[in-house]
Amino acid sequence: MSQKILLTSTEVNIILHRLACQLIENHLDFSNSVLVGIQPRGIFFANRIKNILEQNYQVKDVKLGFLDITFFRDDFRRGEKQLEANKTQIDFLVEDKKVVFIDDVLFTGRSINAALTAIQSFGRPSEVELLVLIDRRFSRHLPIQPDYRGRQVDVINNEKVIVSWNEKDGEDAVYLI
Ligand SMILES: O=P(O)(O)OC[C@H]1O[C@H](OP(=O)(O)OP(=O)(O)O)[C@H](O)[C@@H]1O
Ligand SMILES: O=c1cc[nH]c(=O)[nH]1
Repeated sequence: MSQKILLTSTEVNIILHRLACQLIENHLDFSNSVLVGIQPRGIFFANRIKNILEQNYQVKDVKLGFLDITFFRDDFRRGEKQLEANKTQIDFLVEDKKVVFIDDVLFTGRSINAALTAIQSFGRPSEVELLVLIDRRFSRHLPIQPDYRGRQVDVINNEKVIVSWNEKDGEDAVYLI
């Protein structure tokens, strides 16, 4: 299987810092904002963003939760693939908060659609934004767009974008396979 590198570790690092700065522009001290990483792969990304906000930009105590969307997917009952649920861990209410969903790739938009349904169990956010590392252009099935994106890429349908995180996969990189 051939693979092409879309982003190196250095490029991923630069983008993470830029995205953190863009978040600060809109959310200031995060006193009314929370981050929610979408399981399974958005959690590594969300952890990184939280760490950068706190360690590099002195934002204090950024609230971060993890949201599993497995049972909220619109293909849940279709039995097309084996579903494996992950943990939802949100130790705060999102009522009247600005929620920032964080995921590695935005493709059809169906995962984020499921996340919008799933988050309702935790209250009514005042606003929901979306931050993704990779935005696959021209591939949406739903009217969902990111508010913050690392890189927009044109990818043909039988190709897949794979995001590797150092803590899980041994390196930070983005590949096209
Ligand atoms: O916009 P979408 O089409 O929903 O795709 C985006 C989702 O795909 C990936 O997850 P995963 O590989 O778990 O999901 P997939 O099997 O749907 O590709 C990725 O981590 C996003 O969550
Ligand atoms: O290219 C893609 C499409 C959906 N999900 C991914 O992780 N990569």
